[in-house]
Amino acid sequence: MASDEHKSLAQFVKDVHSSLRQSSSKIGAKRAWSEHCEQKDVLEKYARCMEKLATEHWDVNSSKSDSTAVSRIKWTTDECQDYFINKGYQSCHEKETVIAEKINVKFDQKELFDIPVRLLDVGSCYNPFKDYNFIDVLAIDLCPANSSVMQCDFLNVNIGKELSICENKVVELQENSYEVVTFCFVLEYIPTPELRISACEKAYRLLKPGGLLIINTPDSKHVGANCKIMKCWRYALALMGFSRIKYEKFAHMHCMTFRKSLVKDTAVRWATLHKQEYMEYSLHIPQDKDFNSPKQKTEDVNTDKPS
Ligand SMILES: C[S@@+](CC[C@H](N)C(=O)[O-])C[C@H]1O[C@@H](n2cnc3c(N)ncnc32)[C@H](O)[C@@H]1O
Repeated sequence: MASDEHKSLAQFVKDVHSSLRQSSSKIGAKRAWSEHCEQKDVLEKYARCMEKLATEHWDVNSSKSDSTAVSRIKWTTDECQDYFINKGYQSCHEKETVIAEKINVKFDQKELFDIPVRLLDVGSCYNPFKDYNFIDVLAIDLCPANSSVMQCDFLNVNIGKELSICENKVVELQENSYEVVTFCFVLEYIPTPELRISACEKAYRLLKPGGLLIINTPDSKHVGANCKIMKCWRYALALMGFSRIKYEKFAHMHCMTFRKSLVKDTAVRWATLHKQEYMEYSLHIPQDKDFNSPKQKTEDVNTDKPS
């Protein structure tokens, strides 16, 4: 059972997301986002609430011996360990080679990774990945909760040849330079499907070939409830050049790992083969007002996790 404090922190977080979505539909996403970024008091309160919620409630709940709750941070780091340290990328490479042969594409690209792996934690808040020695994290957030996180609006940051940080603010992120980009409970903060697509396209540019985009998104409904949305995500990300290599639904979240294919066409092939009428190049979440999947209408989800 969630405590009163747990519920009120989660409610504040959900209210911020929901009011941003509402103002985006009223005044347009661009203006709503820039006005939101000016609300320093709201952003700072959000950072404090989020850190408390994550460290004093979720982490404590998931560490109890009888708990079925899964930690989004542990799930993500386990994925990195399997793929980079235990060389899971080799079997992905082999599968990609088979697909490339089927579509008559020749490639000689290889995965060239560094250990510790460079992980860009987008929307980090308080830097939950800082204690893993096989990970070299760059934690960024609109409003950092502490000084180990760099200030950065990922939707508007420049991507170029070099990483440039000035007085704890990111000026430019370096393209093609990360083994991992994580969106850990971040995409539902971003108010429109178009801006979510743009965030994933940026992640694509920042990743090395074969690198991982790891997405965790909250949802307390059963696995079937929003499965069409998740299939649409897979479709949209495949068109971008990402192959989904892992998907798990837990009681309160979806966890997904996408690999930036060495050759974009091998990922696009999945989208071409699996296209359904309801799929489009878009990243909806159930809470989007205009979202109406063919056979289901979805409402706000999650009573105890941010939406
Ligand atoms: C629900 S919190 C998740 C925090 C952390 N990733 C976790 O899992 O505990 C979402 C975070 O994303 C950040 N965020 C949202 N949009 C962002 C953007 N465009 N650039 C950087 N950070 C962003 C927010 O400031 C907030 O700290």
